[in-house]
Amino acid sequence: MTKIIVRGGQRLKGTVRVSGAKNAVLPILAASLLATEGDSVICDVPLLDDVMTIQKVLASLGAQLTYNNETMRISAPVISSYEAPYELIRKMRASFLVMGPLLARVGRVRISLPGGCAIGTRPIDQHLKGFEAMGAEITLGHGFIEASVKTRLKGAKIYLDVASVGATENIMMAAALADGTTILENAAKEPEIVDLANYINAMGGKVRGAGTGVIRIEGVDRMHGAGHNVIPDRVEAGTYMIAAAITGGDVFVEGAIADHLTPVISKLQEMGVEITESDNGLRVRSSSVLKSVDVKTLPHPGFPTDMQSQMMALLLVSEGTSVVTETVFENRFMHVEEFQKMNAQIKVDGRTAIVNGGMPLTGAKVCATDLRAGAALICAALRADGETEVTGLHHVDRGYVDITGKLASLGAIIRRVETESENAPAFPAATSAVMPAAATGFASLPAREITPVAAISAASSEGEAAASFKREKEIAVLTVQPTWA
Ligand SMILES: CC(=O)N[C@H]1[C@@H](OP(=O)(O)OP(=O)(O)OC[C@H]2O[C@@H](n3ccc(=O)[nH]c3=O)[C@H](O)[C@@H]2O)O[C@H](CO)[C@@H](O)[C@@H]1O
Ligand SMILES: C=C(OP(=O)(O)O)C(=O)O
Repeated sequence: MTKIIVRGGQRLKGTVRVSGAKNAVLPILAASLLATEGDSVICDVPLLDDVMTIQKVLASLGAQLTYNNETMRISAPVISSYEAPYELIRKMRASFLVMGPLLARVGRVRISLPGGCAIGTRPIDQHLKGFEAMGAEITLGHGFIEASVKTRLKGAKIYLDVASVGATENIMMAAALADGTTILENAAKEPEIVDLANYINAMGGKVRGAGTGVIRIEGVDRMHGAGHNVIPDRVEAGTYMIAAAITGGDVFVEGAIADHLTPVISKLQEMGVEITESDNGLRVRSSSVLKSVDVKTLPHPGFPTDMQSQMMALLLVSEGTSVVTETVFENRFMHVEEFQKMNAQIKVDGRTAIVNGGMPLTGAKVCATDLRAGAALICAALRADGETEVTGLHHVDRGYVDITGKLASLGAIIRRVETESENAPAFPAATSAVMPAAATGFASLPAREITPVAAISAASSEGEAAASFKREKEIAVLTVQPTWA
């Protein structure tokens, strides 16, 4: 079992660099399938489990990919399969984003219903409605979707019933190679949509209006590979802003873009956190007692649902009562029960949580119920009295690059520990090896940049083994065992 152990009470100080955005890079990598010629070179690609998963999905469809030093090079001159493997698609929501590019490129796709964080039912009806409007025939059965189009997708006027991020991205990618113009109304406006549109345009596509509620996509006949820098991760940035505020710290969040974080900045300022904007990031300082505020999640430019649990951690230590309303997903309060183990006073009623702030948090054994819940528990642990153990880290590894290392560099007392699984079923003995970091398959990275996720992924790609990893100075200790799933 892997856990993060945090001893609370340290004021965070220093600079933390934000990695490329998970929710931007995943659709961008899927969009690479649209190019029939030339390589795409995508920079600032974060080393995350979700990136490894989409890399495997794309490789299974025939794309060639190499990853080195946060740069992914991709070419897909030939698509050799239209079937996205079930075991990869079920791992995360964003893998469903290959549906649009496959329909546009080869006119056929077979894909399972997607996985992702368990935060609500998460239907895909708006994606399918868009593809049908463009002429795709779709059948559903046994958890799989099959779709095909006779000749080529046709541009259409599509109104989304909900401003879905994923549906906007999937439809935008499909429409990029369609015959004619698509007008997408009630489109999502998130910064990740704009980043995807910029990449599609660099590939020779014609997308206008991304970032507004109406996107116009003129289909083109062919697209080519292109270079692109992924935007910084606004949710990761926001998480470190909360970590700074909750510890009464002084942290420069390098790479954070203020325009992408307006609702988070504004709520933090209302609470009494000082935020100073500069060319390349945001300085976050907090020294006084914070005031409670009410928070309601909404699609962009409203307060992001992906910051709701981290914000709740901060509200726990502020004076007064706050009302948190989750309007985007119907079941995104699973972290409340975990916070309660840390002495938090929260009452949930449907989509509303009443947070009684100001009670001292105490260390406890807690479990990340989803990706952002994991980050929120770590934030709370930074402030709590005593030690907190956070498990369920497979969620956190989907979306945070080396969260332990980044927080430790700011002065947090935090470590990641790999132990034998408490409930591991019988399987052949694990093999353990101690080797120079370079021998783990990450020769191009200095040892300090090798993350557990990277090492595990390297080991896993060698015959689907499960692996755990410990870094000690320039030495990597890698434990590899056959998977039993
Ligand atoms: C990989 C990625 O980018 N994930 C983000 C993306 O998820 P994702 O793209 O899945 O989120 P959506 O914007 O699609 O979902 C928003 C709401 O629309 C509903 N809906 C969605 C699609 C559909 O066909 N029908 C439908 O009813 C969902 O159930 C949800 O209630 O946006 C969410 C909302 O900002 C973020 O929390 C996720 O981190
Ligand atoms: C909900 C999230 O991710 P996903 O949509 O991939 O489950 C998230 O990034 O917080």
